[in-house]
Amino acid sequence: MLEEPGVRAFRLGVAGPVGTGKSSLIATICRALADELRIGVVTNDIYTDEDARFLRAEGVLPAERIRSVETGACPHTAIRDDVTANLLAVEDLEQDCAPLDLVLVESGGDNLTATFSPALVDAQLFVLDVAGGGDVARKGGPGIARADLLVVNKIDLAPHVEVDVAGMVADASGARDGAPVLALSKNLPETVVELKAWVHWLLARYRSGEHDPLDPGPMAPHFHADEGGMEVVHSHADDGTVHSH
Ligand SMILES: Nc1nc2c(ncn2[C@@H]2O[C@H](COP(=O)(O)OP(=O)(O)OP(=O)(O)O)[C@@H](O)[C@H]2O)c(=O)[nH]1
Repeated sequence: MLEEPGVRAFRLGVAGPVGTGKSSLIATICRALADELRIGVVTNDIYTDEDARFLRAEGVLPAERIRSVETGACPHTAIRDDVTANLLAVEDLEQDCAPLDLVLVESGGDNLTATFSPALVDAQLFVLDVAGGGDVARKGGPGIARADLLVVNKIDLAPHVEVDVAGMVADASGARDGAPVLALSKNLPETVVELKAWVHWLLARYRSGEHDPLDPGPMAPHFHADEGGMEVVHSHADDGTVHSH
């Protein structure tokens, strides 16, 4: 019963490179929707529970509704390859704080290749920021190309880093075959209103059974520095198996 779509909370993943504003975006969603939806959060950090402590300190939700997973490894490991720890954290949260409408899962900051498994989240947004450079959206990757929503964040900083927001959004739209792109700043209320409307739209689709979780696809082949001291390039298949090259 808990797993039936439309019955359990909608699970929304937030991924993107380090420092693009994932925790701040989650705090923004919680502030904007706290009076309308019952929200919980699970954060992922490699070595700490820093992001969970940030959100508790911000006071955006009751502390018991903010949980953390310490991944101990690359963030993509815990959000895509083996989602067990996150799934347990989400299910514990949903059970302890029932009923919840929305559970936000924050990935640890990774690179352009990390995406969530559809086994963990129902939808995902990928966060870039203008401070990372106006050309980042052209660099592609599964999150940029196929996340349910691509956020171009911190647009209030654009004049200071000489980035043309309209151009960056156009590049992003081009990389996504017209799938939605949102120019956002936590400091610009009109953009927060758009983010809030998108969350409501998606939640309504989920509850009416119209929403199909989409897999943005696996990350590109890569290696982990500590793999037996050797740079073994591998890719992660959809079934979780790892293929060495
Ligand atoms: N000017 C401006 N700064 C922002 C905005 N959103 C986030 N920031 C700042 O960007 C910095 C990083 O934000 P975080 O929310 O911690 O980013 P993160 O992606 O969660 O970081 P990691 O978890 O370390 O990957 C902080 O100093 C935020 O205050 C924004 O819309 N405008």
